[in-house]
Amino acid sequence: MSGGQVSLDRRPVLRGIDLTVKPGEVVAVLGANGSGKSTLIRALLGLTPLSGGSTLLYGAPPARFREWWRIGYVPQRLSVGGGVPTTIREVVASGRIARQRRLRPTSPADREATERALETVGMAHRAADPVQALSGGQQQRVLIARALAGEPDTFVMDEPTAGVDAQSQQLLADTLSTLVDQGKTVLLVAHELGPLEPLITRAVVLRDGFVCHDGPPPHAVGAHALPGHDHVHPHAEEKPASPLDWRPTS
Ligand SMILES: Nc1ncnc2c1ncn2[C@@H]1O[C@H](COP(=O)(O)OP(=O)(O)OP(=O)(O)O)[C@@H](O)[C@H]1O
Repeated sequence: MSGGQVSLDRRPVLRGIDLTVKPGEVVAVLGANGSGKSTLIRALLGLTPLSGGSTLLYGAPPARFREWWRIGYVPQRLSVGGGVPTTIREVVASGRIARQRRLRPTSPADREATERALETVGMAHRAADPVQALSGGQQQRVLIARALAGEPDTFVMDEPTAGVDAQSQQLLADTLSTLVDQGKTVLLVAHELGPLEPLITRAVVLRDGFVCHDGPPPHAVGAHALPGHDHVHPHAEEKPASPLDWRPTS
């Protein structure tokens, strides 16, 4: 076994993962409860330390990665600390931080990107409201808007459809479809793909910390498995750095 490994509480949770996400891919990480999906994406981003293997972000190990604006991470839930009320606009505007120079005031570009992101997720009219009282679907929209505001190249989303109403799921699908058309890269964890299904170009299925399928999404196996269906990247010869690259060290 070689590849990325993670142990939590001395228990192996990921047992050897070799995974490279290429620019423009829309990858769904699928698998049963506890199969290691969230741990995988957290480890890919360097948020959970590896006990074996290594992970690269646009060619750099997480500790040396400086271009965090290139990655928009959408966690499962908004964690709102303490009793200080935070407005929806403030949370969305925080998505610009990785793009801002230290101690520089907010620029018109920051404000425009924030407002655009609020519009995209249909929360502009609520922008001044506190985030504390939002439903699951509304929280998800705010988190997606925060990632959109940063105008990243790659979106990494942890269960963006879980516990979210059908309307918010459709909005997410429409938003992702626009991003995909712009050539953005997407890696998302899902239990059920729902309206996202047609957008997915590749499925990585985990079972007990192993990858048991890596290829066309399950529904498309027939068509995509045909010879001649190979995806050819127009700039393949340029070998662009992969957004998320998990290679074993040995
Ligand atoms: N902080 C932690 N400490 C110890 N064990 C953990 C920790 N976080 C997760 N685990 C365990 O690691 C395994 C994988 O968890 P993970 O959350 O990555 O799975 P998942 O596939 O995302 O599951 P779900 O679909 O339920 O979110 C589970 O058995 C879980 O109990």
